[in-house]
Amino acid sequence: DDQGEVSAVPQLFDVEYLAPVEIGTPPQTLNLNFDTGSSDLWVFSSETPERQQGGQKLFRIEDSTTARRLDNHTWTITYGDGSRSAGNVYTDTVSVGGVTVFGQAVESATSVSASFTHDAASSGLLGLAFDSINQVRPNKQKTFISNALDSLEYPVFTANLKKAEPGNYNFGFIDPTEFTGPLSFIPINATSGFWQFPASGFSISQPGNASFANSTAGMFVPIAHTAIADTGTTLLLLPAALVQAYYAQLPGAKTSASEGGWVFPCKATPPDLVLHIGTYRAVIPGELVRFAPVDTDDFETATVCYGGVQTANGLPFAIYGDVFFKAQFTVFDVEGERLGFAPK
Ligand SMILES: CN(C)c1ccc(C(=O)NN)cc1
Repeated sequence: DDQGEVSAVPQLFDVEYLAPVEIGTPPQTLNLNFDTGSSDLWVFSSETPERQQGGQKLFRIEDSTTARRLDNHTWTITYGDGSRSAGNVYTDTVSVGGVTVFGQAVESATSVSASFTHDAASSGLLGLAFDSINQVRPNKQKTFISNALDSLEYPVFTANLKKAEPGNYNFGFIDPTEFTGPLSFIPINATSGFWQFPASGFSISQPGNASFANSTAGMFVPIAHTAIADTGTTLLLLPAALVQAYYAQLPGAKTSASEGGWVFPCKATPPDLVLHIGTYRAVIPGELVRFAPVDTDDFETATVCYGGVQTANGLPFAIYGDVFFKAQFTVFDVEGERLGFAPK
């Protein structure tokens, strides 16, 4: 009964988290973006055109004695931000934190869009959403977690991301030292292929300040929305009405066309955002909302900061990305089709 743990290392300004994955024989270790918002394991490889490479470590297919071409299969994927990749399919041995899958579909990129080329640290993605949205054709392939499930002690994996320091993903077990208080479980709707769940709205809590009925400080604002849990998205993307009501409580907050979203004075301390998910109250500390400096390279000198909460413009659902997972320990219960949350 297997279990494994891998470190999740934040890239600059926590824009993404990379974890080591061993592929092939002898094992080649590549740092991949673990992505609960997609279901393809794809890598920069010896088949990726040099002009589309940006310094990434490559999976050298010809160096793996256990790599087998999956004949007449290809893949192509477009992510929510419009970035794309596509290529050929192999099967090979893949290990994550000591959990090994034989015959895992490893998707080799023969084409990637600019945003992947310019992401030098990431050698690809490891999808952790449901098999139904895998993009290999003519026959869909299974994700690493789907293939590993029967060998795991418990059919779960957990995300424990942190601000500006390594966190971790665990496979097959729940580590009680990684969170405080009881876990709160909610059912997810997997028919979309995502880790999708309903949220009922938000309230604001100013630690220490009494919450006054006539302001939204402390009052519940019922803006119900459907959300997906997506470790491959950097920020917390919420309905525009909710985002407006939240930033209305932050003096100087405004939308900036040039910065492409909500910004506010770095000297301001954003209020904590409390997201209501069933009976669970997910507290997002204001310091996580102060996401990145805009006018300089560090928080100490910057005057304008970019918000970790932005609008999920035009998307059919809200996206609870890494800003959420920095505040909440999360259990992805694959068999139970549930998500478990706890403070940490
Ligand atoms: C361009 N890159 C690195 C991306 C990585 C992940 C995603 C995504 O939507 N994951 N759910 C988009 C883009």
